[in-house]
Amino acid sequence: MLRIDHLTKTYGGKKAVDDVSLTIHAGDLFGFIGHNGAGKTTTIRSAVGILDFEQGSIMVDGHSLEDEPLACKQVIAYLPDNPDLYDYLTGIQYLSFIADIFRVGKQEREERIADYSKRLELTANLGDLIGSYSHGMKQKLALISAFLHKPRLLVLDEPFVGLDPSAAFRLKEMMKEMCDQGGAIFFSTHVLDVAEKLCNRIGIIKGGRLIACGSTEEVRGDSSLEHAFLEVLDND
Ligand SMILES: Nc1ncnc2c1ncn2[C@@H]1O[C@H](COP(=O)(O)OP(=O)(O)OP(=O)(O)O)[C@@H](O)[C@H]1O
Repeated sequence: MLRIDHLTKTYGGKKAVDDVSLTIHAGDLFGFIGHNGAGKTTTIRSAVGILDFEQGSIMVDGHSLEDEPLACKQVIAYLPDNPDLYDYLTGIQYLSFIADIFRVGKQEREERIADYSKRLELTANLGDLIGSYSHGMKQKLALISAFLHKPRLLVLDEPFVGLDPSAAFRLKEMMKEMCDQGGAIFFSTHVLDVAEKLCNRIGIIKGGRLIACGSTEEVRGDSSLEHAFLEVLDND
């Protein structure tokens, strides 16, 4: 579903991502972990086609991101770490706008918006201006918009930040359901407990290099993911 081959991205001569290759298959829930500044966001933004890079290639669902960006973007939903929404739209206007862009039919959009808003407890606020939303409410709205067109590949940068415990629980359920139905998710997180429980595959990035990648069991070994993470970083 997503293939990153030898991705290298530099800022002012410094490598933010250094020769990273990884593949995410349909059904994978892939957690991407690493310290602050390790290169997670840079990798993610390159993978979804909003950041140019010097070397490497990205394939999404069999399409080259460079040659067929539209075909790739039709199957992707991307949630940035700090979603920039439109303060002067109401929540429902924003969701309708996203549904229009992705050509989601009337009945489907109504059903999905009702379902996801109920699960994330945002139904009562959909008529309010986004400018009046709290940080967590904006995060919930952005999440609903990401799931709205039933993407085949969901790319999320720190999706749990700002969510209350019940919304975090619901989001985990929604992520698992999507992967059970054959979708793929690539997400970054600093919450290692969540990554360990939720993901079937894990990648660890340090200083722009992918220093561990495999099934959660392989990366974790006999210890916890937290322990394995600290050990891998210390030993590299
Ligand atoms: N626009 C930019 N200009 C210059 N350097 C940048 C820019 N964006 C990121 N970097 C650098 O690239 C490196 C990787 O940053 P990136 O944001 O990908 O890290 P991250 O793993 O997502 O970190 P965090 O967990 O703190 O969000 C860092 O050294 C950072 O300073």
